[in-house]
Amino acid sequence: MLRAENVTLSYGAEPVLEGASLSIEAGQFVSLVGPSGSGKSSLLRAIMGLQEISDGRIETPLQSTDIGILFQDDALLPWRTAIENVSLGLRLNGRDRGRAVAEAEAWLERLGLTGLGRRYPRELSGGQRKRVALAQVLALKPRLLLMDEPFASLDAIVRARVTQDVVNLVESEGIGVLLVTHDLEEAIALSDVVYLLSNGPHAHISQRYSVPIPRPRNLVKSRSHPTFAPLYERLWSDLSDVVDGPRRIRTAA
Ligand SMILES: Nc1ncnc2c1ncn2[C@@H]1O[C@H](COP(=O)(O)OP(=O)(O)OP(=O)(O)O)[C@@H](O)[C@H]1O
Repeated sequence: MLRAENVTLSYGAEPVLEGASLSIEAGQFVSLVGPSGSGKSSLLRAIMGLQEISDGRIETPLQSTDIGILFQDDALLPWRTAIENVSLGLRLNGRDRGRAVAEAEAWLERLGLTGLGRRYPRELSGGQRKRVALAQVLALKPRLLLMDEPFASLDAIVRARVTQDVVNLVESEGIGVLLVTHDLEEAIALSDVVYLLSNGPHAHISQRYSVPIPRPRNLVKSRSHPTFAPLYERLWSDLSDVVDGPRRIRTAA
């Protein structure tokens, strides 16, 4: 569905990220974690086509209309209601008004927003706005979803619920996902594959982890799967190593 090969990315003379390769298959949830400044968002922007790469290639058979994007700041238009925000993209895709509104309503309902469609974004909570933004993206039936910390501003409970909604939809629709996150627990609970970036500049992909937790996933129960804790410890230790350098183990003289 998407393959990035040996991608090097620079803003000045020195590469931020060097020789990064990753792939996403249909229905696969992939997360990208790493230290601050290692180039996670830059790589995601390059995959979105918003950032030039200086070497390597990014290949996908998908059209740009098959790719949905969710950033931390939602892209809702403040002067349009929730239904209008969701139906706008559908209308631009050629649906007539009645059908666009009906589909928008169905998506809002599916994401637990029944009865809130006539509200403006300012009349919704942070979690409700995120759900509208999610409905806006999912209504366009993306085959690949690219997300950069989209739920970081939400409190823990709302975040867990919205994230579970995304997982349910990804599992039922077979959408591929690439998520940039700082949250290692979230990365493991959600993903089939987690990539760890090393420290920048000249960051590279230092590890690729497969997460063997079966699907469908319940994000709370996933945390008690026997593979969760060992994988979390390994990821945490590898992340500490790339931030601090490998720890020296002292042995008694
Ligand atoms: N538009 C830009 N111009 C110049 N340098 C930039 C630009 N955007 C990002 N950078 C630099 O590139 C490096 C990688 O930034 P990026 O935002 O991709 O990292 P990140 O891993 O997503 O960081 P964080 O986890 O802190 O969000 C950083 O050193 C950053 O300062």
